This record gives sequence, structure tokens and C-alpha cells, in this order.
Amino acid sequence: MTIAAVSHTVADMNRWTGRAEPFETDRARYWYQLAEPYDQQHIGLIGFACDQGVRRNQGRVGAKAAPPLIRQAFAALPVISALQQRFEIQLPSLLGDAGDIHCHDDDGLAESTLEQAQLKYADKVNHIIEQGGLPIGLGGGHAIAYGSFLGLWQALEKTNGTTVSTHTAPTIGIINFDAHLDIRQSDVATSGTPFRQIAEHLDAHGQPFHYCCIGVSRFSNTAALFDRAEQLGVHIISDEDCHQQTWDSLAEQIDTFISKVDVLYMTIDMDCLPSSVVPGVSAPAAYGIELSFVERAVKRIMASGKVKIADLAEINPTFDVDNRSCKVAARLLATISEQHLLTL
Ligand SMILES: N=CN[C@@H](CCC(=O)O)C(=O)O
Ligand SMILES: [Mn+2]
Ligand SMILES: [Mn+2]
Repeated sequence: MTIAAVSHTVADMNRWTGRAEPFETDRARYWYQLAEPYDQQHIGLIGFACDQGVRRNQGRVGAKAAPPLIRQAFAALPVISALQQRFEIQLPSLLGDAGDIHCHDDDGLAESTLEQAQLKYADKVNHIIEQGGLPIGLGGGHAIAYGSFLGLWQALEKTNGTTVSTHTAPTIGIINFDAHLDIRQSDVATSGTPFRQIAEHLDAHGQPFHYCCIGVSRFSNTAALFDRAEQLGVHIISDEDCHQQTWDSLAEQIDTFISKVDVLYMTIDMDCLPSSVVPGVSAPAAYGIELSFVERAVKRIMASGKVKIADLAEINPTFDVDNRSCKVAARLLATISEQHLLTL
């Protein structure tokens, strides 16, 4: 029997559980009570249960186990009052779970499974965008980023009814919260190459590469990577900038970047946060940027109304402590979801 290298599992609704509140009003509502199998809801969650890119990048594997655990942590969070008031009877239309893409690479099938998983995941992303929803990807390693981009690309191609290489194509911007630039040169795709791959894809289609990387550490990237970032015109906001500059100055840089593009892909590599806050990642950050800053910046970016796809990457449950990292990821997932729904 041939074992499929990549598979999709539908949403496991048994994962969507949380606290029962029989003595409260129905405003004691949690996200687990809103989730339904994906069917054109405003938000579609799609898991990328794959860490082959991390393995290829010489990193610590384990991120493939993250998607159901992030969901579980998110399920237990309360739905804010503003959302309940805004949507009232439409609450069931808010959150769809589109299941997980799995990369089966534990048994010698490692050759091309990452690329297949990225394509399968991209199909789901494309489908959710086509249905008018916001896909939120749950990694998995940061190789999810190339899949997220491809899904967005496919959706934009269809919207245009032609290829995105025409002069009418929307300009894509990418904002990545990450200690790492992830623009490595390599003979294979890894978790360290997605934004270089995206740059090459855009270049091959005559499109500009607009990439803003927030939280970059000078101790986590070589001079060769900073050289490439300069060649590619990457806008870098370092971890030190995030600590030393004022919010107004940082927000202005983000706003200026956003003003130059039509649509955004926002990705959060959880290793942008300090390892004391998020210990469960493949490559923990000694310094990192503050969660309060990431949340504030995420709200600002979402308020632009330009984000068409978002994802969270690199949570590695093997190294988590008391589920702390999944809880932080869930908090960011709730922030993205709330902001998206409130700007509809
Ligand atoms: N997605 C992660 N990328 C990092 C990993 C660094 C590390 O493992 O230390 C990178 O390639 O730079
Ligand atoms: Mn990183
Ligand atoms: Mn990364």
C-alpha cells in the first residue's frame, strides 16, 4: 500500500471544548461555542501540521504537533463584548475550522512532502479567500509562509481573471514578526527560505517584493542575510528598534509600509517573542520583542483592512512549558480574529 505523503483531515470538532457556564447569561460566551466546520464563515482556520522545513533547516522538530493545541487554547478564550454586540444572531457565521494539512515525513517520505504540503495548504487558503473569508494559518514551521503566499497569489490571479503579472495587479505587502529574516539561500525549501522564495516568485512575474520584517535580531542573522535583505529592499525593524524607539515612530514606519501596498500577508513567527514568554519554539529568542508591542502592532495592521491572509508559525509543543506558548499564540489568534471581524 502506498502511503500518501501529504493528507488533509477535516476539522475535529471534539477539540472545540471549554468551560461550561450554566449559571451565567449567554454573554458568558467562548470561542469554542462559535466554531463550526468551515463553510464560508468570515474566518477560516487551517492547520499546517508540518515541520519538515525545520528539519531541513537543521532546527528542532516538533512544530507539526502545534495546530490542534493552538486551537484548543483559542477555544477556551472568551468572545469579547464588542463582537457579541456587533454580530448578535450572526455569531455562527464568524469562525470556521477547515482542518489540517499533514506532512507525513517520519518514515523516509521526506523527499518532496514539504512542497506538496505547501501546495495543498495553498489550495485551502485560496479557497477561503475566494469565499470572502480571512484564512488564518496555524503552523507548523515557518515554511507555512510560502504556502500562505501561494494561496494568496492564486486567489488574486482569479480575482483579476488573468495573471497577477499584469499592470493592474494588486501590490502585495508582507509583514513578518520574526527574529529571523528567513531569506536563506539553499538548494531546497526550508523554514529559513520562504521570503527569499517569495521574492523570486514575484520577480519571475515582474512584481515588486515589499517585505517588512519586525523584531529582527542581529544575533540571529548572519551578515550574508543582512546583505541579501539590503539587495531585496527589505524594511527591517530590529528587536532593538522595537525596544528603543517610540510607539509613534514604529507605528509610522508600519503605516508607511502599508500605504505602499494594496493587500497584506501578515505572519507571526512566535520566536519573535522572548523565550521566557514563548519557550515552545524551534529557535528561542534570548531578547525578543514585547507581546504588548506585537499586539498593538497587529491591531494597527489589521485596522488597515488590507490583510487577506494571516498565519502563526513555529510553535513547538515539545519545548513548551505549561502550555504557555500555545496560550500566547491563542491570544494573538483572538486578537487577529477580533480585529478582522470588527473592521468588516
Ligand atoms: N524559521 C526559522 N528560521 C531560522 C532558524 C534559525 C535557527 O534554527 O537557529 C533561520 O533559518 O534563520
Ligand atoms: Mn524565527
Ligand atoms: Mn521565521
